[in-house]
Parts: sequence; structure tokens; C-alpha cells
Amino acid sequence: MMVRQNFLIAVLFGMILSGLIYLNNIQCSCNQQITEQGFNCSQQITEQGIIKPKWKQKIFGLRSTPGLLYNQPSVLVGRTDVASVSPWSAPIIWEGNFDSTLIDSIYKQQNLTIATTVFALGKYTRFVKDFLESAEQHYFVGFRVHYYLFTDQPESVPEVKMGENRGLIVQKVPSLNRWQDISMSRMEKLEKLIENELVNEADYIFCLDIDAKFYGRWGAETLGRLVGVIHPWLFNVPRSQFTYERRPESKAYIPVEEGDYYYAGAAFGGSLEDVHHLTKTCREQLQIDAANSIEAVWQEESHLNKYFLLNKPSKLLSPEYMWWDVNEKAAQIKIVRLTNVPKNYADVRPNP
Ligand SMILES: CC(=O)N[C@H]1[C@@H](OP(=O)(O)OP(=O)(O)OC[C@H]2O[C@@H](n3ccc(=O)[nH]c3=O)[C@H](O)[C@@H]2O)O[C@H](CO)[C@H](O)[C@@H]1O
Ligand SMILES: [Mn+2]
Repeated sequence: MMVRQNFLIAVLFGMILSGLIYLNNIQCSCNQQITEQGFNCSQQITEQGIIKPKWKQKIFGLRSTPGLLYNQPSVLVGRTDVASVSPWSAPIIWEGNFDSTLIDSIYKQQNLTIATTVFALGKYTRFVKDFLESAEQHYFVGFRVHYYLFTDQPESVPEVKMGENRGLIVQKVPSLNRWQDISMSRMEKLEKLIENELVNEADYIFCLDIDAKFYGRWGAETLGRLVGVIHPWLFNVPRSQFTYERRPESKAYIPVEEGDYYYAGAAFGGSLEDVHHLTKTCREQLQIDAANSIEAVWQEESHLNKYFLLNKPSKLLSPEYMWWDVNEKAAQIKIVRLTNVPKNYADVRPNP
């Protein structure tokens, strides 16, 4: 009896031990893949046993270059005229709170590709040249940038000289009659682009308005998981004055006593996975609204604001990154990086 009991305990012990060894092995092989080829454990096996690639995701530390000299960071001195952090601890990027030399030296080591999307339909093709030429001067200079331009007139796309490792991919899309539909349809196009073409192609994506021009640096300080830009018109007003959708019938509804910031629809970005989730969710909410015959007051911008209320951005860009007119000043804006190009709406839009 005693012998049998001992035997059973020994078998049990052996089973636990081999289980632990097995678990440890899985972890080891996974870690090895991370260092050798980025994050390869991210392959997903579905219920049917099909292996689906997940997002290209690399594990990097913020590695610094030995011997790099830069100003000593201060714990005590910083900008006091603006907030540099949100209540959920996301940084808010302003001129004066980052060191561009240090940031570039860290992110250049990561061999990144930044996908950047713009849409130019109808008369908005007139903005393409200035947008691209100014981006080549100021936007992720020295990094690999792939611009994706969606247009109904590929023949009108101007020749713009691109820097090394930078390129333009033009995709033809059907014309639409209402500017609101053009603006809103961007969410679905972006969702599909990320799904079908960008997985394993890019590390980050930024989605920008085309009626915009760069005047200052927009670089690696803007990289993050989920990135929103604070709208230039509404950065200094109480939340009750934000132009959120206020009708409860819309999926974009935000009550007057809620809301963090008012975000611009003209610029957002982040990792492919996060931006895919954002564009998919906004596309779904837009479709539900359309089925209920309601269009949010600022179309997809209203839905973006609802999304960011429920999915807080990990990084916020100050209105330096989407200013409303290069000739307009505000005490807090020390540099205009990207700005709206003033336009006569009646002149460029297909409908009021
Ligand atoms: C600064 C800012 O946050 N701007 C937003 C705001 O007004 P905007 O006045 O900036 O909207 P907009 O007329 O620039 O339209 C948005 C974008 O749609 C594209 N487009 C539009 C019309 C057209 O005929 N052809 C064309 O290609 C183009 O890429 C343009 O940049 O509200 C819009 C939705 O209501 C968008 O959320 C914009 O991003
Ligand atoms: Mn615009």
C-alpha cells in the first residue's frame, strides 16, 4: 500500500516537473524570436488552425548612442505656460519640451517606416504639390516615409522630388459628390489600406488633411501607440463649448459635462494596430449613424472625438501640429509646424 502511494506521488511530481520544463521552453523560444526577427510570436492561430499574420511589432528600448552630447534635462525647469501631460499621463508635445537631436538619434536606430495618408478628390488636388514639397522639407526628415495619396484624378498628381527612402504611392478612388462623404469615407479607406497593404510594410501611420502645409519640424517626437492632435480653434475653451456631437441619437454623442480635449480630424496616427482599430470603429459608427439617417455635426471628426474619449491617446500633439493659419499668432504657439491652408470653401468644395 505504502509503496503504491509513494509511486503515485513520484509520478505526480514528475508530471509537474515536466510541465514546468515545457512552459519554460515555450517562453525561451519566443524570447529568442523577439530578438532575432522582431516580434514573431505575434502569429495568431485561429479556431480553424489557419495561421494569420498579426501586426509587425518590434520590441525596442529607447536606445541612446554612446557619447551623444545634449543639454542636461531638468526636473525643475520646463514650460509653465502650457500643460505638458494629460490627466491620464500622456505627454502633450510642445516646442521646448523635447530635444530633437536626442529623439532622432534614438528613433533612427529603429529603422522605421512611417506610412502617411492623404486624400485629394475634386478640386483638392490643387493642395497636393505644396503639401508634399513642404513635407519633404520638414516631415520625418531622414526617415523612411511612404506617402499614400488617394485621388480621383491620378493624372493630375504633380511630380515632386522625394528624398532618399521616401516615395509616393497613388491610388485611384471614385469621385464623390458631397465633401462630407469624401471626408467621412476616409475612415473605411484607411481601415482597408492598413489591413490589406500596410501590415508588415510600415511601423507607424499618420493620416493627414491635404489642405495643409508644413512650416516646421514634425518628427519622431510624435511617434506613439495612439496619437491625437488638439484642434487649433478649441484648445483654450471650456469643454461645454467643444463642437462635439450633442444629439443622443448619434453614435458620436458626447454629453456637455464630458470630454477631455477637442481633437482635430485633420491629423491623427499611431501604430498600425491602434489606428486600424480606430478607423474600423469610426467606420462602423458612421455606418450605424447613416442607417439611422443621422450625420454627426463634424462628420468623422465627431466620431474621432468620441473614439478618443473612450480610447485615450497615448500621446497628444499640441496645436503646433495642426494650426489654423500660418499668419495667425497665439502666445503659446512658439512654432507653427503644420497648418491649414486658408481656402475659399465655395471655390474648392463640390457642395455647401
Ligand atoms: C482642421 C481640421 O480638423 N479639419 C477637419 C474639418 O474641416 P476642414 O475644413 O479641414 O475639411 P476639408 O474641407 O479640408 O475636408 C477634409 C479632407 O477631405 C478631403 N477632401 C474634402 C473635400 C473635397 O472636395 N475633396 C477632398 O479631397 C481632403 O483630404 C481634405 O483635406 O472637419 C472635417 C470633417 O467635417 C475633417 O474632419 C477635417 O479634417
Ligand atoms: Mn482640411
